Amino acid sequence: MTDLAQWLAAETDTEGLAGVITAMAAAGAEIAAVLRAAPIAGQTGLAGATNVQGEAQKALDVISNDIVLNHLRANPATSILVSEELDEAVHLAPEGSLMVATDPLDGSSNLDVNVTVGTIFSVLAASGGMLQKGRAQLAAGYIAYGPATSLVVRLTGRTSVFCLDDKGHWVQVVAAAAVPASSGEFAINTARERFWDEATRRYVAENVAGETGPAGKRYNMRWVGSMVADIHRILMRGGIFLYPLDSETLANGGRLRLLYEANPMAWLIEGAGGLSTTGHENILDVEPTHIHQRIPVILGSADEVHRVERWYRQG
Ligand SMILES: O=P(O)(O)OC[C@H]1O[C@](O)(COP(=O)(O)O)[C@@H](O)[C@@H]1O
Ligand SMILES: [Mg+2]
Ligand SMILES: [Mg+2]
Repeated sequence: MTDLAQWLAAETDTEGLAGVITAMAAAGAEIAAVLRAAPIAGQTGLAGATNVQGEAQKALDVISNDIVLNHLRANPATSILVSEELDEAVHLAPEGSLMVATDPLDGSSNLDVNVTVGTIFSVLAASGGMLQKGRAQLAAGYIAYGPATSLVVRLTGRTSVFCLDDKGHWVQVVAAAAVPASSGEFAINTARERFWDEATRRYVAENVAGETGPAGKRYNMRWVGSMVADIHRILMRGGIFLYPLDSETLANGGRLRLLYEANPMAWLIEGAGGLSTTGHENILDVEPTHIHQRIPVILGSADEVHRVERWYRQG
């Protein structure tokens, strides 16, 4: 069985890059252990909560951020860290050549109900500055904390899936994930329908119409509310995820963040044969203007993404 170290040795001869991914995997294993015990430690609530001993608790978003920061701090290749939990970028090893952007805990509103959450990361050359297109990523990945702890990672080749065993080793379970081109599942928060644009309305209406509608087949809708969990399902069996620009998120440019949510997920989905778009252009071609920039996100099975894009082209 291939483990993470063997896979990294075959994928890259850049020691720093392998080191950063190893550090993120170690951070993920540590966060998984914290999450497993979090309800007992009273850590699933908001910052400012207390545990059963009456001690002040830090929210798991902050704890996860600290864990990622500590692992990257111990890694000589990381010179810059951008995190959802930190207003400003943190400068780490001055000699390091890599930048990491992370959402240390994605889907944290699902923590109190014991539903899958995750850690997302993107790796770029620090020399390119903090605002680089997703296309420039050297690697991206996420860790999904579900019934199993999964690490999904891609350098520039194919997207691969690892599983954390009971000895703390990452064992490869899928060498090259493949998102089927067509699918009968879509994921969108339908409670936001009144804010949707025309393209989103039309695409979803076609799906809901099922086999007698223009799509000519039956669809199912799934929405976990943790991007990592929704994308993991799509990576493993196909489907489409939509968090489009809508009238409520218009002023902010969207809901999800470009550097540490949209770009790494688009990179992973593309490495498995899927596609991503804002509705108007490939997410990976968007020039960032701010480290915490938000962006519309539509990604998954190619045929589905093409059908949404067609509605956007028709205005
Ligand atoms: O509340 P909504 O509209 O269902 O949005 C859910 C989305 O928001 C997020 O929770 C945002 O991520 P964070 O939890 O990291 O802030 C995504 O994981 C998820 O896809
Ligand atoms: Mg998130
Ligand atoms: Mg988060």
